[in-house]
Amino acid sequence: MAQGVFITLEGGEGVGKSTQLRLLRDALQSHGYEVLATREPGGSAGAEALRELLLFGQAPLSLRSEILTHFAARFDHVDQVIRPALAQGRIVLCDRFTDSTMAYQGYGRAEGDATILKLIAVLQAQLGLAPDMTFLLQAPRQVTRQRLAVRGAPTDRYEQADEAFHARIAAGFQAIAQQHPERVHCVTTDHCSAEAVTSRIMKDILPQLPNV
Ligand SMILES: Nc1ncnc2c1ncn2[C@@H]1O[C@H](COP(=O)(O)OP(=O)(O)O)[C@@H](O)[C@H]1O
Ligand SMILES: Cc1cn([C@H]2C[C@H](O)[C@@H](COP(=O)(O)OP(=O)(O)O)O2)c(=O)[nH]c1=O
Repeated sequence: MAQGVFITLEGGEGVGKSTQLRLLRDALQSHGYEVLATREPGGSAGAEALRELLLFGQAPLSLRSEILTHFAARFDHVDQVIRPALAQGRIVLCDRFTDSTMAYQGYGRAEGDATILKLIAVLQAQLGLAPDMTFLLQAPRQVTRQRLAVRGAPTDRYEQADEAFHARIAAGFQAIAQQHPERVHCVTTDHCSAEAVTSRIMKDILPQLPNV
């Protein structure tokens, strides 16, 4: 059986990643593909336990500990869920992956410190798995803030961070997109419906998939 296809959705909070995860899963299934939709941090039992610690734990983690904990969750998710699904030929759609660690911890918290970016790059290489395609969803911060206020989700450690942190994350994602133009597709999600965003993304995905 052919190896599956690994697709990630990236971007700041409220850009529409979880909405697109659901809509893309449904669209791909309607074309006859077997899809696994998953998310990070989390996606396996062990990684979901680490998600609670990362997002809602009371004790502040040092930067390197935070990075290693995101990767501890990610290794479990990759080993126990993503790699087996790809081996079965499924399309894996994942809400956030290593680019989020680069953007949030590398460019956000570490402000682009070269030693920290290197640490993340080394861990990333050790995973032995990179996305085939990444969709970087983008919308102005004032739009996403308004969406999050309407969504009313409980605010986690990162959503509570200050505006300068969120600006560094947005710039970090932009830098990642420029470094990997063959993998990262930038998609704006303001001024168009979620369904229109899905159609736009499907136009990029479908030509890359094997026939069913
Ligand atoms: N294209 C869009 N236009 C308007 N609102 C949207 C769009 N996509 C998502 N939303 C809404 O914005 C909010 C945040 O979307 P969500 O998918 O949860 O974002 P994320 O997973 O990136 O944090 C939700 O209330 C969702 O319904
Ligand atoms: C995967 C990952 C997520 N994060 C952060 C980004 C989000 O604020 C949070 C995940 O929260 P989540 O609620 O899943 O995302 P969103 O708010 O976009 O709907 O974890 C990192 O800081 N580093 C990482 O490597």
